[in-house]
Amino acid sequence: MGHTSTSSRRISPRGSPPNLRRPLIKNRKISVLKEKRAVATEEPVMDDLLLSSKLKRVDSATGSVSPRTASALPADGTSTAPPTVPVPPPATTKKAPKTPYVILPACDAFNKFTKTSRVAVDIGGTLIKVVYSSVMDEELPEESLNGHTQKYAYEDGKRVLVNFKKFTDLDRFINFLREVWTDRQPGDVIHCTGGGSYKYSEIIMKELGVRLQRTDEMRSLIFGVNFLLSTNVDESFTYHHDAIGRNKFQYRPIAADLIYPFLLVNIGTGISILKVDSPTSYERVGGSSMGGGTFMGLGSLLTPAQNFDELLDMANRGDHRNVDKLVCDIYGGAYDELNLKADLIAGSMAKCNRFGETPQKQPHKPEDIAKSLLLMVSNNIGQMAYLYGTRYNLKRIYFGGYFIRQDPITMRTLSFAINYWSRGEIEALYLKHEGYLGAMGSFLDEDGKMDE
Ligand SMILES: Nc1ncnc2c1ncn2[C@@H]1O[C@H](COP(=O)(O)OP(=O)(O)OP(=O)(O)O)[C@@H](O)[C@H]1O
Ligand SMILES: CC(C)(CO)[C@@H](O)C(=O)NCCC(=O)O
Repeated sequence: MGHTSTSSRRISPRGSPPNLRRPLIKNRKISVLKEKRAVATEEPVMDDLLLSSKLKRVDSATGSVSPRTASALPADGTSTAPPTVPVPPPATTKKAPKTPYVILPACDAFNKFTKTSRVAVDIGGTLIKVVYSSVMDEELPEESLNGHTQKYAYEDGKRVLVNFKKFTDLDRFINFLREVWTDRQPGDVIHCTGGGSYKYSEIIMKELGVRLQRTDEMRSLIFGVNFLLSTNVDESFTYHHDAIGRNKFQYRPIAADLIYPFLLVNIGTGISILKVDSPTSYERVGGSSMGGGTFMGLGSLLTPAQNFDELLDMANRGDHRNVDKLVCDIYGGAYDELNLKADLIAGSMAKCNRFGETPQKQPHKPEDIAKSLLLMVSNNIGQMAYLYGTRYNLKRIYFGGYFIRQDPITMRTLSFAINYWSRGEIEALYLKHEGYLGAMGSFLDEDGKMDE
């Protein structure tokens, strides 16, 4: 088990997130980011299946089942074929963008967001996540609105979109904004969160000629998850490994007044665990250093993988039983008295021990090591999440952070741990915009602290 900490510093959030339930505003005038198609070479952010298929919906509060009526992606002629290399949308487009986006709800609180370009960034220990606005100047197809046509309809037919993009490199991020944020004026504000919003504040302000408005990282996470759960009907979902095809995923819509309380486990470089009672009442009840950074760091030491995607791909091809010691390796079968099954991992990577053996021993396959590593990290997070969920008597645990990547092994392991230990009492839920909670929250925050 990695180091875990249980800091219980009470966070006193300033102000509230925008009220998402305000009436429609009509005839807004919109100025938006100019964006070139050529700048995008990022991989898809969301799972192909989630984007393109008609998944079952199970209401999180009532458990009632309803069929999926609309695709999560707009029907722009390509919506059933997931993009392999998504291109960010131009500032004003007649087609729906292929990158994941959310349509900004029409409400008073968001009115000002639509008058000028709005940009927010979450600079974490590993990745830089950007959320920015753009506009569709034509009606979006009705089926793309998840049955919420009224809510999003503007009189002039325009829709303001919130777009999502990530970077691994600060220079690329700055260059991207230089290119696309063409209407920016000296004194404009970039909304920021994450450790890098402190560490790189001077560079960002100097290079982009903007002021920086900072939102606390935890506050951003909560604002972000609150917005996504309350406005994006099919934001959260459960994962069912033993089901077939699209049945592996089930959307879990939840009424806005039933969202709280819940546990948020944000798995980035490290892990933050938050008990959330309302958008303005939350507490970081724990954390762990054994997160996404651990998987990537150890993976790069122990395998030839060159990046996260290669490592994850290796893990998906590997067989951990070649490197992990299972209960059956120790007992010769199950340990029935403790109800420990024969194939349960007794010791992660315990078969890699070479002390006292000849150096010529067959080396372990990197795929098997990667799989063992992913299971080790995910199992640990799953058990920790369960323990915090139980401690605070919470029935729903949302997992966020870029580590998850809607990976089947990761989600299976987390869901299994939660389900197994809680005997089905607690539910593990995932989020389509898992890696963007912080950036989304910072995008929404009106009360961030100005740094000039
Ligand atoms: N393309 C990628 N490149 C690097 N890491 C990735 C990638 N895709 C997923 N990851 C995983 O996501 C993790 C980073 O997640 P995230 O962006 O949510 O955290 P962060 O904000 O960088 O870190 P922290 O919140 O701890 O400061 C990495 O440690 C890695 O495990
Ligand atoms: C330090 C942060 C909050 C930065 O995002 C994150 O990496 C984290 O929660 N790390 C775990 C630290 C702990 O052990 O509590």
